[in-house]
Amino acid sequence: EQPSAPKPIAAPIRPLPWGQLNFLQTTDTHGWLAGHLQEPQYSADWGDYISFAERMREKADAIGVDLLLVDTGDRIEGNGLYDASDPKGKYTSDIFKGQDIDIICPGNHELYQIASGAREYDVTVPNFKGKYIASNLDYIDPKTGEQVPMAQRYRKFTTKNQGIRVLAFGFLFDFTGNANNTVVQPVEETIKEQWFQDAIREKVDLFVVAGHVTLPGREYKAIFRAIRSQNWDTPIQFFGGHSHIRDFHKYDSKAYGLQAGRYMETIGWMSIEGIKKKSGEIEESQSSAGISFERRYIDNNLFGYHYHTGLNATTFPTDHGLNISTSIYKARQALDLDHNFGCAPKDLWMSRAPYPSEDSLYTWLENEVVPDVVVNPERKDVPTLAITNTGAMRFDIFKGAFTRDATYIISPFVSKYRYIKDVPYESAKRVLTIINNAGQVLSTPELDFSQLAPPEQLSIRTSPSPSPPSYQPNNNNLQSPLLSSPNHPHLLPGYTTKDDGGDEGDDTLHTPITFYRVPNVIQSALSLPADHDPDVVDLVFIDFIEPWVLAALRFTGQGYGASDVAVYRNETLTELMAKWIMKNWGKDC
Ligand SMILES: Nc1ccn([C@@H]2O[C@H](COP(=O)(O)O)[C@@H](O)[C@H]2O)c(=O)n1
Repeated sequence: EQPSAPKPIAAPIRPLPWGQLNFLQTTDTHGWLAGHLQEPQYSADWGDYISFAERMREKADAIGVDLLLVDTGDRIEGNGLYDASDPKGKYTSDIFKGQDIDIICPGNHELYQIASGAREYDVTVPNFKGKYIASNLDYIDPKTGEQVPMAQRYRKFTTKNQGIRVLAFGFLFDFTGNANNTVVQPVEETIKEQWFQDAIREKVDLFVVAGHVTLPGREYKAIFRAIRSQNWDTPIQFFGGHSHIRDFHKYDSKAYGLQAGRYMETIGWMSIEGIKKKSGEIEESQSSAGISFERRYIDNNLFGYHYHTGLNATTFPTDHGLNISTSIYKARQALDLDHNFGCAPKDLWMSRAPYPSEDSLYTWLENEVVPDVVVNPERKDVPTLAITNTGAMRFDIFKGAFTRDATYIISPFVSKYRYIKDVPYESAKRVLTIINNAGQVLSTPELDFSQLAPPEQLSIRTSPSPSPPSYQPNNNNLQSPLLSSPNHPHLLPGYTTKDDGGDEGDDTLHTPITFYRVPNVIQSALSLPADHDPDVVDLVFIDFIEPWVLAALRFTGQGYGASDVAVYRNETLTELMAKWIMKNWGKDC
């Protein structure tokens, strides 16, 4: 772990069920390779995870079973370790490749920017040669203009100890927001292609479908149906991502999916027992009756890693893992990620506090930050409605030092504010309501209104606590999240996952955390006359939501297009937020 990481706190813990074939999964790590430096339960870093995987592989070899590692994308954007360097990802690619991953695929974040799509093709795919799978993603080679597969379409291999024949795919959901140097083919089209049809006719003991796809999503339903149409009985293990939740999903009695949360909070554990090795004609009689699938969500901290390996602080770390932890430390130092911009006077929550409320991050953004720093000085007296999507904010702010790292953790995007001037107020004022409420009516696969909120809002199945959690006052100068609950002093608040396997998936027992829904977008009204409605306003919005704003305006009868949109501010939301914090929060925490 990193030297400044808080020490994990002992908590009641469930052991990992082992099977013939076992998996460790990461997803949506978003650059959090240093682990969580304010939350003890997620304080292990990527170097610790490397030690953990190496120790667990030793254990698997000792008992003659197999262990495979899977990563299902969104490795970038969301933490200073990735976002603060120039170029972005200068340090994280080498750190990430320290882990020996067997099946790895792209997420949508790898594709938002030209540079990150290129880095994927030029760096990550070669780093994981033979392991990186891109079943429905192509790259446009800038030198030739040629459209080529980002990586191999599938991978077929036999496991080391059990000799299980595996055929693995690597999919991305039907994403449409990618830059123009990549091409995402809809899953429903891809599965009609000959290579896929041939692959699902291969005689294997297990199909693994890794993907940056939500487990209950339509894409996985289509893949499940396609595989089952040729294999009535072959076990299928899905690994999902994108919605940032812990999830376990049953497709049928021999097909399950696991999703390992987000931000290096969770390492997913999956074990399968009872896989029958098929050989040609006797396949039917050796059907996989009696097969079982079990899962655990491992809290990413050293207390759990020691417990699950049966090792201790001396025997657990490997030299390789320790070297990677040192590389992370050096990169954080080089990027000055602990630089303090100001001290947050209290915790501000994305979904642990209701919106609007004084503890809501969105209320703070809407009422304090946007009116102060987003306004264009040349148009400061013009009546203005400024709209920001809630998904632009990615994490809570904890009371205490707000660092350079935190600016990227809160909002990593390079999005800037744009505007349309002289929009009739009667139309402009309806945009917020339309985007928040008419999404179901206006949504199309290309313009899905639910994409505007944070991914966790897509599908939440953890149980909300009956009353808001309480927390200890912060007495030091570090940002401090929830530390304990008065009703269960020995348990920390954290994940209490309910999934298709029941409520015993989390390895560590926690008290639940409240979860409140948030709208797709929030709005700040600026310089509106006190006594009457204006005729027209500047309609300001963050660039990511431009297509949705134009669609909402069309719904009100206003046919604006991209040519009506102009730059409003040159800084990113991240830079504007940091500026507000430097101005308004003292440095003495
Ligand atoms: N410029 C951007 C890009 C993305 N978002 C938000 O992030 C969501 C995607 O997050 P995942 O981690 O699930 O891929 C997207 O739906 C937007 O809400 C943004 O606000 N600005």
